Amino acid sequence: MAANTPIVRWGIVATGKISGWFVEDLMLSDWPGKSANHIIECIGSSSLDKCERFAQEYVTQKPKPTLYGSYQEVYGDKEVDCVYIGTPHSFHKQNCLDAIKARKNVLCEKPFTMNSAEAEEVFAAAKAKGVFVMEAVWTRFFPAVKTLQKMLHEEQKIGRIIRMYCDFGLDIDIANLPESSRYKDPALGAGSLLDIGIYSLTWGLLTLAGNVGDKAEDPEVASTQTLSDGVDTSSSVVLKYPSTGRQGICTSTTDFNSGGDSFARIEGSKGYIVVHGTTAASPQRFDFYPKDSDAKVEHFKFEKPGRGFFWEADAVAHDLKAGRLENETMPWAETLRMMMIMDGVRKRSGARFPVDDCRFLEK
Ligand SMILES: NC(=O)C1=CN([C@@H]2O[C@H](COP(=O)(O)OP(=O)(O)OC[C@H]3O[C@@H](n4cnc5c(N)ncnc54)[C@H](OP(=O)(O)O)[C@@H]3O)[C@@H](O)[C@H]2O)C=CC1
Ligand SMILES: O=C1OC[C@@H](O)[C@H](O)[C@H]1O
Repeated sequence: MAANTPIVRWGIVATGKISGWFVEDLMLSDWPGKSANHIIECIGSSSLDKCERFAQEYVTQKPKPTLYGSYQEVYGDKEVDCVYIGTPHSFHKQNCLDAIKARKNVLCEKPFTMNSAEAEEVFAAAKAKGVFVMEAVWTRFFPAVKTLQKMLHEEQKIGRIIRMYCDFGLDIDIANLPESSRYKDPALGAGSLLDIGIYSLTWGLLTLAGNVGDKAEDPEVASTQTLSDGVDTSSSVVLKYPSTGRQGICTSTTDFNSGGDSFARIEGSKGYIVVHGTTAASPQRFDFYPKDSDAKVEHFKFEKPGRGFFWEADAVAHDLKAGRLENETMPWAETLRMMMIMDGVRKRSGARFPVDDCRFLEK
């Protein structure tokens, strides 16, 4: 790796499942396209004991990180370049604001916040303090996704894009989970849409049009949700792009494991592409089926050691080195657009945590 390779010293906030996955990936010595180095500088948890167990399980680097029994100590650690937030959704806003107040850069798990109003508050604070903030939508950084976007929107591999669908289904057995589970407790942001529907929607926005954020065309949105005690267990969202007529159906459920291997299909005038992976969060390969049935099916495979969180981490490293406040793959306006679409879906169905205003509601 080049001598000027960026290096990020991370402060990890919370020691749950996703923090473990993130840290485990950064402990790998190499991955395809690796372009940055990462150090776990410190870890903060609600309990020092929990923090120690977490470090023992996931951190293999030497020297070992500093361990804290609070999040605030992570924000205050002068050695930390960027804070990674892995708490349940409903804490993201406050965790981000606390980190930003301490002038820390932030990579915050998806969904960025509970709604777009909260996201706007965080971005305003980041702008005021001049710090970098990004929603950790790791899927967008996979080489498989980057390659697919180029094929669809630059090379026009499938010709004129016509339709897409994407599904993400997990069988979470919510009824048998403790009341305190983030999948069950509305106060922790429970619900299929914010947890996994966000990925299906991501695939819709990425495959039906070429740009993100302010540069992207907004789709018209229709949707429905099935609620259980005010928590959405299934969501179906239909997207339609006014200028091209392209349509997408983006579904998600916490009531059924879609399993299988393929989760998305994008159709065009010259053929279609089927995307494969264990879930819509983690694409592994895709196949191109040309319209001409005599032509060969083309297979595109991508090597992925670990889970694939290192690619978003590398992107953050380059942004920090360049002094950018936003990432071009997941700019603030794209997080807001996604949050606003999800605001509208939840408002239409009356899911908990409704929102008052949404530009995607009347369309
Ligand atoms: N990108 C991805 O693929 C994934 C992203 N996620 C996202 O990460 C976030 C966390 O999910 P996940 O790791 O599965 O959640 P977990 O329940 O496994 O962990 C959450 C952690 O947050 C901390 N926490 C602080 N307050 C609370 C509270 N009141 N109740 C529960 N936990 C609390 C705890 O850490 P401590 O005690 O150490 O402070 C806890 O271990 C979610 O927003 C989710 O959407 C989740 C899974 C995959
Ligand atoms: O982001 C996620 O992807 C994987 C799922 O298991 C998890 O519930 C979700 O938060």
